Amino acid sequence: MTDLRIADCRITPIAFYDPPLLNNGGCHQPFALRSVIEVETEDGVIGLGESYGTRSLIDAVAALAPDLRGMAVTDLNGLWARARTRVQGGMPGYTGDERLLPRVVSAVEVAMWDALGKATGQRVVDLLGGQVRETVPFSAYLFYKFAGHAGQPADDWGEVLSPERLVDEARRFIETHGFRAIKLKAGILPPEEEVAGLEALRAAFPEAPLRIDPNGGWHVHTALDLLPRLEGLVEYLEDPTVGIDGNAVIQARTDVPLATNMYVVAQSHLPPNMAQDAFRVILSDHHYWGGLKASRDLAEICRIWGLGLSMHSNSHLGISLAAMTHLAAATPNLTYDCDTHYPWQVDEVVEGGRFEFRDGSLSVPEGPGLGVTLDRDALARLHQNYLDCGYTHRDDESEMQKHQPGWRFQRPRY
Ligand SMILES: O=C([O-])[C@@H](O)[C@@H](O)[C@H](O)[C@@H](O)C(=O)[O-]
Ligand SMILES: [Mg+2]
Repeated sequence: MTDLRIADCRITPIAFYDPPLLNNGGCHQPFALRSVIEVETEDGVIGLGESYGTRSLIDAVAALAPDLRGMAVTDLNGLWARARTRVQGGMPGYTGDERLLPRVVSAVEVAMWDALGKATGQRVVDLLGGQVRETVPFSAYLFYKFAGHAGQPADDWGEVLSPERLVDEARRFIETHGFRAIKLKAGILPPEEEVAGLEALRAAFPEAPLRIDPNGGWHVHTALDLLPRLEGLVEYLEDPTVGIDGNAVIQARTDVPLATNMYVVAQSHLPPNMAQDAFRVILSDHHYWGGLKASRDLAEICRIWGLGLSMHSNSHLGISLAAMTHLAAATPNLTYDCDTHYPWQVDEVVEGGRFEFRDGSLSVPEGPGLGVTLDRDALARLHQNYLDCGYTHRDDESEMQKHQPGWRFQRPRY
């Protein structure tokens, strides 16, 4: 009989190279921080998870780890109960951070699913309810960017700050990976220029579903002024302005669905969102919704209430990509192509090297669990990067100030 009890849980912070990508919050730092979680059963089966690399998350998972010993990897209720005690009660400073608890649960929960799958010879997609699509389509995630990090030479993408260069970036993404849909990270340049960028993408790729995401960087009146240009151009408009209230004003004036990964990020945000009809598409993200089970629950809520469902990403490596692919393959109403930052990354932490997209899509990894195993040499190297990089949380604003002294974070900006 397989022993599914947890013997040990470990979290290792890592850092991997990230290009100088721009968003409303500033510029990506030279290293993106992340963490690798290992849940080991009494039988020595190791389940993997990947999550954020911020200090608060790492400390909270490390503090929770001893409480998990002896708990079955199937006991998701037990995980939530233990995490609630540890994250909200036992650690001064974390109380009230409603976003930390589901993040901590997610980090461990994915590794529990992987351990269960590996211990019982089943794929996570099957444990989540069964595969409903052969392959999972992802979108080309375009960013404006500087040529290189401050004080460093240009990377091979070069500077992207104009519609022409944006089209070049998209072409490289599409030629290399075959993506169909295109998402533009906005909220950086004056909005008219960013919409001109979208129009250039439409001219170059007439069939591509387009999206734009200013991360709340526009005022309501700015978004309203731009609606006539956006209608008929985008499949959805992601977080144009701040908050449920502000976005509801915009949604009331257009048939273009508004989408969010910023203002509906927990189940408690769903009722006010429904009451105000602010966002009609939710970008799920298992890393902060409380894991794979909670993301399946979210999908059901969206189905019942007629909300669209897409998938959000942050800078990540292959364990997260595998988890996103299993989840997406098991979610019938996930009808939009998923976001991924993966093509911007060059490192990997799983054995066998980097994933390859075919026609913009991934097949569900073969093998039990998530279908990936840890490359321990890579883990050691990326952990050393973390120790050497000199930071323990993401700070896009300070990074931006190295390029543009005096730059200040502002939301909305335009
Ligand atoms: O990586 C970035 O700069 C993005 O802006 C990311 O932080 C967002 O969380 C995200 O991709 C989004 O869709 O808002
Ligand atoms: Mg977004």
